[in-house]
Amino acid sequence: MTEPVLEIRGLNVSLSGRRILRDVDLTCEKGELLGLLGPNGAGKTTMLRTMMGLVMPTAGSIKVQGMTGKKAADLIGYVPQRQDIAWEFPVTVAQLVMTGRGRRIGWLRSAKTEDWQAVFSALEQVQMRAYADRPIAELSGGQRQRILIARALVNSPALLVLDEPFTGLDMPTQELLSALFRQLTEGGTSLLMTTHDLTHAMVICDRVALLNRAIVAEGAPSALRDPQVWMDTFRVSAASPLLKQLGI
Ligand SMILES: Nc1ncnc2c1ncn2[C@@H]1O[C@H](COP(=O)(O)OP(=O)(O)OP(=O)(O)O)[C@@H](O)[C@H]1O
Repeated sequence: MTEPVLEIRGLNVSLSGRRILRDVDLTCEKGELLGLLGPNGAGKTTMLRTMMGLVMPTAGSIKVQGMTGKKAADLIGYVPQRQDIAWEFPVTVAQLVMTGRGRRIGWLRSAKTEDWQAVFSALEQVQMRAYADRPIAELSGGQRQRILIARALVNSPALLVLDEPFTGLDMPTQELLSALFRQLTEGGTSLLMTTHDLTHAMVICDRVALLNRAIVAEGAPSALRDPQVWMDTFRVSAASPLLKQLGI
């Protein structure tokens, strides 16, 4: 079998002396769409931040295409939650997407033709090329999500990591994004996304992992039919609407 694109082994993370992630093992294969599901405070964002090298683990390893540390983080395209961006900032769509080239451009040189080509090609991928010169403040929620994805795609990452990409988007926009995700996985990019939209995740993901500080269960959506694992992860009772919503 080929090596997974993402391989997390025995990951432990503590923040301010509190243990947040416990012995997490997780893999993502090439071209796979993996959903990371869990309740508020489960440690999903902490896990993504650790993958990006923003948080240091107390134990364990994270490999991306066999690389560790900064080299691993450089292979990841990170799409933060939309609320984490200052959308009133006076920059255009193309300028925002260019900030994704930051690491490659460095502080000492300005953007070259190849950088702009990467920006326009990423905008093309998310069908936002026509908006390149618009101020980011004028965009709708769905358009904002797409340009954040374009910004993460400018370095052709092996793994795209998305924090809550569907939150606050209407159904047609969610469908458009889902089609984009499928197009990316078919092109060989691996995707890891967190979401609170469980039914949607169960429809579009190839595999899901249920996290509550530790991995409670993982597998193909069709294999996760045991109500107990959902009750344990989300700390709900057997009568919870969550189980009904999932059709379990
Ligand atoms: N800098 C920090 N110092 C201490 N504790 C923190 C810090 N950041 C997050 N935490 C705690 O870590 C836990 C996990 O938070 P995290 O944001 O990773 O969860 P999450 O699964 O992404 O939640 P949500 O679904 O609400 O976004 C929470 O209990 C949170 O309070």
